[in-house]
Amino acid sequence: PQGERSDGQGTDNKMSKRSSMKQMKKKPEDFLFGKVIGEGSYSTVFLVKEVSTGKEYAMKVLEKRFIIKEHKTEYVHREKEVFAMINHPFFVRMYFTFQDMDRLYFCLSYARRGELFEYLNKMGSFSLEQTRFYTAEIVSALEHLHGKGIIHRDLKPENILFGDNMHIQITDFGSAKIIKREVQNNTNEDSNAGRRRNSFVGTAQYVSPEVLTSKTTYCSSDLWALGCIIYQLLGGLTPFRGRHEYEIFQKIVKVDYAFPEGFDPDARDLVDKLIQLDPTKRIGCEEEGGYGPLKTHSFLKGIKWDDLINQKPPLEPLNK
Ligand SMILES: C[C@@H](Nc1nc2c(c3cc(-c4cn[nH]c4)ccc13)C(=O)N=C/C2=C\CC1CC1)C(C)(C)C
Repeated sequence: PQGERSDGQGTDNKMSKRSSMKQMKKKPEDFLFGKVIGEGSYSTVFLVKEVSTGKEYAMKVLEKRFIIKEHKTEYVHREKEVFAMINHPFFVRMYFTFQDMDRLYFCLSYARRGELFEYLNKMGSFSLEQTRFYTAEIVSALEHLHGKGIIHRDLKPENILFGDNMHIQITDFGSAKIIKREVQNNTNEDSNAGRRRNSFVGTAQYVSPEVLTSKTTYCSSDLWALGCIIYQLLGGLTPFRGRHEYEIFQKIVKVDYAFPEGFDPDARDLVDKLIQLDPTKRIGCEEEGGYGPLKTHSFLKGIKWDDLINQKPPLEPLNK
């Protein structure tokens, strides 16, 4: 019956009347669960196939008991909220969510061609053309995200995925932050007064100095990570390296990195302008005039920004 919902939530009827145009809530039995795609910190992501349509999805499954015990309900709500705010081809999409007695289920697009990280490992490094194209796609994605006041905070090649068409699909908003615009610009110290210290820190190689020292994050924390990724795409290695995390952190806070011989000069100039200690000095941040100066940088000359999704990517899928 229309009013009844399969997930045992006795939701009031006006919900079902108002959303009668929406699909009925799905349930786990509607899917065949396949391989584990990855483990998040409080969840497992499976490859699943919807029985009725044969469509493949990525299904993030969270144990309610564990989320509650670990006081992570706020993170779960935020991740769902961020996915609901994003509607852009360069991000993994959330199609629907449902729950049963013990678990929450997020049904998301399956990025069939896997991680950028895997391609980088297999190829060593990208060509200038490949680096330019995918830098443009990541810039376009970040422009959308930051325009919505969302910071990813853990951007790295492991969560930049490829769809069937070899365009990027950025994922993993478990550590994302939604900021109000006025707060983002406020750089004076007292804006942190009374602010809960963020316990979260990104992945060592890509984390920005301000996250390590003052625990505050800005949109430009993602721009620092972008600089590290461009360096890595062309150079094959991350700019800040070390056997242990503390060695890497020491280099980051001193911005202690060097370019390999023969590194493309335009790319080098762009990386230099992104890997800036002061988050208000990074090209693409609000204080530096926003995304205009970044999108017109010489390294990105010739990029046609308004129809990247329709262009043929300069990278063939790996036959796994
Ligand atoms: C970083 C992330 N890894 C991944 N997250 C997702 C994938 C995904 C796919 C492959 C893949 C595809 N083919 N071969 C490998 C490898 C890693 C993936 C996907 O297709 N769709 C949604 C995803 C995530 C949705 C988001 C709510 C978490 C972790 C490790 C956190 C699961």
